[in-house]
Amino acid sequence: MLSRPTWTPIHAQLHRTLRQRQILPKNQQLLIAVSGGQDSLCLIKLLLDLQPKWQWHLGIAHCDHRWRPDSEANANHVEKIAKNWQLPFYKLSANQVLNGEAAARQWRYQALSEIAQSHNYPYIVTGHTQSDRAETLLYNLMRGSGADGLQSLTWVRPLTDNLKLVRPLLEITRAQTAQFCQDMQLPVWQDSTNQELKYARNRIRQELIPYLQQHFNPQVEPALAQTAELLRAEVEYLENAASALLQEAIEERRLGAGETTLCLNRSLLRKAHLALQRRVMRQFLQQTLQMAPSFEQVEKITALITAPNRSQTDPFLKGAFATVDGNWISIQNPKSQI
Ligand SMILES: Nc1ncnc2c1ncn2[C@@H]1O[C@H](COP(=O)(O)OP(=O)(O)OP(=O)(O)O)[C@@H](O)[C@H]1O
Repeated sequence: MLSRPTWTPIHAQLHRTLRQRQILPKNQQLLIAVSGGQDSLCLIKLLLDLQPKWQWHLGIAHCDHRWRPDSEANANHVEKIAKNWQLPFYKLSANQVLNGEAAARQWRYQALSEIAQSHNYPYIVTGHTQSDRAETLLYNLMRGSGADGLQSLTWVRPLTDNLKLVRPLLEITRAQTAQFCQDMQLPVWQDSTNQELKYARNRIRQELIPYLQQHFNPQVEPALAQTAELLRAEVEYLENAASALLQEAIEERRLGAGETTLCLNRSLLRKAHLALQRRVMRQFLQQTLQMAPSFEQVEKITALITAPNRSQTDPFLKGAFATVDGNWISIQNPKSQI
């Protein structure tokens, strides 16, 4: 199974991407998240082949969710691959049953971060492809996401101050990783849940994308990935602008008997565009109440920017609500969490 040294157009493409984007610097310790499927096997092979040029130190991590009868065999398969390629191997197994895809994903990122931090890997690398990016965009679009959700699968996502999640295959399609694995004779583990159409993501992959390719645009995957890429820069720009405006508009004010609270300056916010007002309000709620507000909650607090004096929102969390006092919006919090 040990690789023949080859240089294919995919090697060249990845090398070019890494040079342009500088997302996986030279000499670094990279922890590759490997499920055993075609994308992550393609990823290991490519990084191993590029390693002499980049001098990375590679390791492999596998998370056993224990929600499929064959999950232990899957983990053993990945361990064997790591051994054959003489790479350090780390495994974590879930110690409780994980309910559904979202819980499994959350546990997986937690587990990968633990492995990375305890073995000094500043980078976790995953095999997400352009196809995943297109599917994520469609999935979030149908759930009513704004630009933030549509651009969500990005090249780099900071997990902590000194740990980054990097997705270097975002310009390579799943069809390409499949062909690559076949050409290189890589031992792909067939995930028994991939065929299950009950999972929304699988239905997007197996039904919706092929339909769009056949009836609308054969290049729908790169087209959607391009939309995600455009939105990524726009979201970054807007988030930075909103954060600067929040800093300007926020003030600590005395509420009477010695107590102070964080308030927002309405006349300043009134001059901003609705797009920024919404983002400022979302950031404000995230910071003051440590919550991920819904669309409705953001709409309600945004309406306070122009609402009559003494207006207030419905409660957000544990009785906390936002209210207008003259030129100021503040959070009234009976449990004083802020
Ligand atoms: N069990 C696992 N152990 C280690 N890494 C994994 C595992 N499952 C997936 N990964 C990593 O995550 C990448 C994406 O996998 P997949 O598309 O199956 O997950 P997902 O749940 O859709 O992920 P996300 O929500 O992050 O998009 C894989 O290419 C691989 O790098």
